[in-house]
Amino acid sequence: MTVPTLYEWAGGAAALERLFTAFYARVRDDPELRELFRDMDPDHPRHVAAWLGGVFGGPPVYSRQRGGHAHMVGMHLGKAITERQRRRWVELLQDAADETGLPADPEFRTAFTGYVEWGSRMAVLLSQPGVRPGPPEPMPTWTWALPPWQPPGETAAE
Ligand code: HEM
Repeated sequence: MTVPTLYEWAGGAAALERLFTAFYARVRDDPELRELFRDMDPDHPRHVAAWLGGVFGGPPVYSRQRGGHAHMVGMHLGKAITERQRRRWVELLQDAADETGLPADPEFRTAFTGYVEWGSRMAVLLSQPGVRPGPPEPMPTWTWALPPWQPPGETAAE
């Protein structure tokens, strides 16, 4: 079996845009997060969907059209994100994943949650006072922690 990318498994660009549209609607109304996102660009959900699409093995839209890793880093600098805000951000994203019907199989959600945990902790570190942008880095890439489930008898080992 050819292993699909996380981007393909998630449902491509349309699914990721649905996810982040629902997510940032929740963020905008959330007492813990709304102040931090007060100046959010109306296209923010689309930009973050493009970011995640690239990280999950989809087309490199964010790196080609939105400044790639350096631009993402710059958007977090100086924001002083707290651990409490990070936790809330992660919780609302998980809620939005369920609401928009992102695949709920254990293998996909393990990979998805792993990235969200790592990325949100990176955002907190980058956002602390005095942190300056480091040397240019490529976009991160993320893949399955466990291969997608296959019916017994169809694995290479059989
Ligand atoms: C996996 C974790 C995360 C990813 C992938 C991510 C991704 C991004 C990206 C790509 C941008 C720039 C979008 C653009 O090009 O305009 C951005 C901006 C931003 N992020 Fe994150 N982020 C993450 C975690 C967080 C967390 C945990 C917080 C705070 C709780 C946060 C707060 C913000 C804010 C306030 C902006 C600027 C929004 C604006 O004013 O337009 N991010 N993020």
